[in-house]
Amino acid sequence: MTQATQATGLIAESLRLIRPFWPIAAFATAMGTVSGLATAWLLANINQSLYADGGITSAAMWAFFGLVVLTLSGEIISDLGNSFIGQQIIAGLRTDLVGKIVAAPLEQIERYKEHRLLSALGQDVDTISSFTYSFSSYAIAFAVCLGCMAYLVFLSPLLFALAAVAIGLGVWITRLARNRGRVYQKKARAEQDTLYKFYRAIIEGAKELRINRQRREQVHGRHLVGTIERVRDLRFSAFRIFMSANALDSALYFALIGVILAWQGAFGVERTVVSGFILVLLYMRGPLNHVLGAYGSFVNAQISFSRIARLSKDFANSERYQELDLGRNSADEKDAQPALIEVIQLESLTYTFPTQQGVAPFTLGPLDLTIHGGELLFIVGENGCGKTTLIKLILGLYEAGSGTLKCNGELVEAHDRDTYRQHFSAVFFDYFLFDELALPEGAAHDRAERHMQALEIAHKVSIDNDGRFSTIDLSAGQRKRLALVQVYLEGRPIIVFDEWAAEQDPTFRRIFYTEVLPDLKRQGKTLIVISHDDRYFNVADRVVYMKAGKISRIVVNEPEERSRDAQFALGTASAQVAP
Ligand SMILES: Nc1ncnc2c1ncn2[C@@H]1O[C@H](COP(=O)(O)OP(=O)(O)OP(=O)(O)O)[C@@H](O)[C@H]1O
Repeated sequence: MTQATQATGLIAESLRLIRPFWPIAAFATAMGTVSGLATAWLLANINQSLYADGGITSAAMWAFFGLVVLTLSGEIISDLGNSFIGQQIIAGLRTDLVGKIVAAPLEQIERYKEHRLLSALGQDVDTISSFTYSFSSYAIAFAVCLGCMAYLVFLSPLLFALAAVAIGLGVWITRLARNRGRVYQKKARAEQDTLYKFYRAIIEGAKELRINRQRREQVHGRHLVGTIERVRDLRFSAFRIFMSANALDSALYFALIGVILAWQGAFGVERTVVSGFILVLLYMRGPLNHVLGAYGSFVNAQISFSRIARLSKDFANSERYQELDLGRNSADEKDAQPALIEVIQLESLTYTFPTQQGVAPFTLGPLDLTIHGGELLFIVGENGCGKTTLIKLILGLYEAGSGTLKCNGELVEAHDRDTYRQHFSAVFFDYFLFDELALPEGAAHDRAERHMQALEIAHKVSIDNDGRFSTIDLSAGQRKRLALVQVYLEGRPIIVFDEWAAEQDPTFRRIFYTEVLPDLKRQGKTLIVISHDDRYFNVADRVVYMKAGKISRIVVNEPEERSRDAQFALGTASAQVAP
């Protein structure tokens, strides 16, 4: 994006954000302008009264009070309006952005990394919002400057011509400073992302940092403090440039006042005109600085805007998320309900991760696999062979590079992928445990209690009437058991477990393979289980062996062997390779 496109985009975006509140924005701006102009008029009134023969008249006195009331009330109304709009804009931007994140393809979320998203949600939203809701104050300051300038022309066109040269020079200096300062601001904003990354590291890596002094020194001393110092230096460099420009502007301003004072005789204007002129010039300095200072926040807002625009582009998704669609209808609601799944077919499916730092990316497939409704399928293989990537493709979380995914013989396409996903419950290895249940309407929370007792966590956690867990501060194995409770209650037809049993004790591991899985299968569920527990592979109907991103073989277990083995939970079934 070029600078000019960014600038136009930022202004268009700011206007878009303000548009819903335009009556309030217009009223606040009008009141602010009235207040500013009333102040300028007040100054003229004071100046005239000071030099009036016979002292201040009662009319001038009334005008004075009237203008004071107008100035103050205009200012209060304008401030209230602007801060109301400001909060609305922040809320609007945040809502927009979280909507995009919720609907973004999983690949993009994984690629962007948490720290960059958090800094966009915090820093960039605040920067754009503060620029946008300052719009009105810039407009007010600009109007006040125009009003003051009109009064200056009225007082003395000659002196005004002189002032115009000084002000013009000031604007030019500020523009130069903006372009130079922008480079530092941009670098500082990029460093800010790194800062968030290390903030995360010191919170999530708290244990590791406490037991390893070298790592602590590396993360805290070198990376974190180093980044903090770089942000400080870059921001200060930008600030120095803006401040130098500001100081030059002020110097020009005072030089102008000095010239007028020193050569007032030579300009042939009366003393009352000179004092009025200087009074207004001094008053105008505040609004003028505000208008010129808008450049600084404009630069920052431009940087943040281009980052959010890039994020929005990368997060664009052709999938349809019903609850984010404003125009949804009940027919849409219906097709989100889990239906009977007879077969899922993967045909010549491939997926390739993006290249990272010149290293050849991992490619899954091409692979063919048919999953039948009601079967218990194990996916096994060495670390990094692609098991989790495969289930993300089966779940429709990743979009395949080539090949097709079919459900009940029908192609799963982008627009119905979200509906397709609603047929699944999944507990990933890095499962995120929410602190409340999210169940379809009518699902009974009281059943949760029964499941929690069976899974031996009822003595640790309870669920209130709103489905909220009393705590999720549990051991890794207990948290996975709570995840299983959610799976039971969701009642979806296909369940995916990614190494669920890895954190369980031997007793529970046995219970999972020999009781939980067969029980779910008896209920007609289709089960896809990633496992490294080879002593339980015989529990499956079929075992899919993977190697380096491909299916190396599929083993079918005999039903009678399975039931015998499930009963004793031991031994290796005689297996046969699928045709
Ligand atoms: N977000 C990612 N970006 C780039 N490459 C990735 C990403 N996630 C995984 N990979 C690569 O994909 C390969 C397969 O990863 P995957 O998580 O599917 O393996 P897995 O078989 O589930 O491993 P494990 O048994 O260790 O859980 C890995 O070798 C890894 O290099």
